[in-house]
Amino acid sequence: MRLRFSKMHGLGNDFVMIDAISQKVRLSPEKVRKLADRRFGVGCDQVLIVEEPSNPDVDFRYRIYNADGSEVENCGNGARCFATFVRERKLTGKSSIKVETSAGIMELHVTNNDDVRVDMGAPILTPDQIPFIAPAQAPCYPITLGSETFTISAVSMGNPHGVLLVDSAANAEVERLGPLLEVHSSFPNKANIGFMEVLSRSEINLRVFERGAGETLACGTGACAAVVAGRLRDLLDSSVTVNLPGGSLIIEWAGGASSVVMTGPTAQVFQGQVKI
Ligand SMILES: N[C@H](CCC[C@H](N)C(=O)O)C(=O)O
Repeated sequence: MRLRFSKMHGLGNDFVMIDAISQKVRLSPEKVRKLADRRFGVGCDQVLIVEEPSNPDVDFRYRIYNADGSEVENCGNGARCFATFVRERKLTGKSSIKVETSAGIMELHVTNNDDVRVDMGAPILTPDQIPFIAPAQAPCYPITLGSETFTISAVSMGNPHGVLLVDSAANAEVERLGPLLEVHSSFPNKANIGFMEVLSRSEINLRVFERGAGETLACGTGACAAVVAGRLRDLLDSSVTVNLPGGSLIIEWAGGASSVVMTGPTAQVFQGQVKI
């Protein structure tokens, strides 16, 4: 199968974006892994597919695959790149675009300075909906790894996240703890693991070990989950600058059932064709 694609990124979290409206796309998990491979394929953290919507009330369907071939519910940086992609390809002229993922419906707003503002919906905090195994909902939970015990927050932005508070994101033990917590038995569907350093009530440093992709230069849903976790622990105010290794996002959350809103840049690096 020969596929046209666009190589994009949101703060270095990179994507192979494929228009499945103008071309027939059938991707097995094996083909996704091959596409995402940085030696034998194009190379990316996630493969994103643009489809015709099944729901008449939305503009597009948006499928998300991690580099390991797993299909997942949400991708924040990918949503921003999606908005840029469909407008540049003239698949829509709208600046407010409704997209449907397996996690539900998101509204993407393209601002006039090329940043994209995404309504990421309300965070999900009920343990069995995250899913996270706990007797009751709490701002944070004890979690054990062998002889070590950590305090972790559990938040879903459609996809599951665990968030740890650390003194320094730069010195956090991401390589050691990320892979172990990603598959911890408390997260039945595995989880993206964020390492959050609080600089002030309006700024954090964050690194994320992503489910199915490893540590990425940025994670949109991870930034949202970290701000929610920080607010639940009364460490952050409602508008936060989240500094990730690849750059910064603005995350806003008024609390409760209100939406988390993410604003940040997107970039298209090149377009190409690949035989897969
Ligand atoms: N690895 C994530 C999906 C991509 C999330 C991230 N790239 C973002 O920008 O939100 C998961 O398995 O839930």
